[in-house]
Amino acid sequence: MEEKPQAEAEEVQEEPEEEPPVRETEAEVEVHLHNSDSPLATATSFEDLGLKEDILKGVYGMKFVKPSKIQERALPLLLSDPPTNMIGQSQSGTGKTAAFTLTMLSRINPSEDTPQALCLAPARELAIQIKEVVDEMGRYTGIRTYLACGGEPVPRSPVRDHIIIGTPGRVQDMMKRNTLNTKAISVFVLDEADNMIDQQGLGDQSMRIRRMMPASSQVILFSATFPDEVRAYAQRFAPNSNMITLKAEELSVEGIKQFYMDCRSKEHKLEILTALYSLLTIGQSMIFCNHRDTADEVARTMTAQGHTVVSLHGKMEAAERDRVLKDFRDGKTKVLVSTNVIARGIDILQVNMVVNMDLPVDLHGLPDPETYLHRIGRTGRFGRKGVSINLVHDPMSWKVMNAIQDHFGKQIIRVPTDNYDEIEEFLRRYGVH
Ligand SMILES: Nc1ncnc2c1ncn2[C@@H]1O[C@H](COP(=O)(O)OP(=O)(O)OP(=O)(O)O)[C@@H](O)[C@H]1O
Repeated sequence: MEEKPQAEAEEVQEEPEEEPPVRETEAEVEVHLHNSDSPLATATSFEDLGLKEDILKGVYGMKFVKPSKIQERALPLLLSDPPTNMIGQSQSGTGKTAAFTLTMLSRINPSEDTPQALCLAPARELAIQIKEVVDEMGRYTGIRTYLACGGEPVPRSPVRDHIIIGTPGRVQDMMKRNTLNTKAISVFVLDEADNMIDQQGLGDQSMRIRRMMPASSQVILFSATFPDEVRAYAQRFAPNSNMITLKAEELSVEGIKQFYMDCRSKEHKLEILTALYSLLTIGQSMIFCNHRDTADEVARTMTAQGHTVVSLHGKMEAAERDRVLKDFRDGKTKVLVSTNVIARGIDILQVNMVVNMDLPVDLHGLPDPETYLHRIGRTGRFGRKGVSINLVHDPMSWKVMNAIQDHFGKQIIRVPTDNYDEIEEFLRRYGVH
């Protein structure tokens, strides 16, 4: 029986930075748009979507050429008046952030110095990333953003920035202290919405914040996953929504090849990880564990072998978390070991391998296909190639993997554990080596 995920509270490993930064290669950034069924292929242009000039300038400044399918489908619905709520689903890495960002930017009046849009995310790292996207896309608009997360300075007076991006704890706190005035909020976005409204998790907090939104505000829920049990609740949270949804079988991203390796024991899994690391010459990889202790052990063992590996957990100090993720984004570290804290939303294009050291389970120890999909979705972003490798070693991990495979109807292919040449060949074939 798997243990419940524990609270996380340990120091991150300090790493000697003896290895050169890794860069994306041409092969990795090649985007596959040939297939018109692809969630990235569209016939529309950003101009067709009726975006304002200053916003378009920001979009093109980010080198976006055409909208992705979710952007093409969702934006006309999101931008039409009177505003209508939206429940939007599309595969990981297909541009949901831009869809809700463009909506927020379009609905702000920059000459009014008061919050007019609120965006919530489940983790600090994701809130920071969203803020960076909004700032970049909105750089010609005069719209200001504010980060409302634990670890940031507590505001003493009401915030006057236009878009608030944060996590539920701090946002609720600011509402209580009257430093976040919600009267003029016209757009309320929940990114990773199934996670945000989940009654076992952040649901209560999100609902309390929801109640503070003006009745006229537009509620936007986005995620790659909306499991059946939260769909009905999502419709109550965002009533009369336009809905863009997908079936479980449509959720797997083409560019992510899924594998498993049949390991003998936990120790063998660690050995395999180290071997994979040595074979990984291009790009970066993320290793997911279910427990903080395992993440620590993995980082410790690999560090002791001279590899540049860092770990990130939910209970680390904010500044430390920021530093670890920044170093990874900048390519100063090649492998990031983590728990589910960064399983969702994090967008680092050069990640081309995700390893599930443990198969994801929920709080009851049952297979968690949604978390699996989000974890492997850290690679294969916007048409890039990536591989995910599941390390299975006992009947429980087998059971969990098979349940996940059945859920998505997508085969997970076996890779030998005893033949490194063959593993290398696999990785090469899928653009990782
Ligand atoms: N129209 C576009 N043209 C080119 N690149 C784009 C476009 N839209 C988004 N991207 C890029 O695609 C990547 C993935 O986008 P984003 O992070 O919004 O995915 P997502 O759908 O929110 O994924 P997840 O479900 O994992 O959160 C980002 O690097 C983003 O800059």
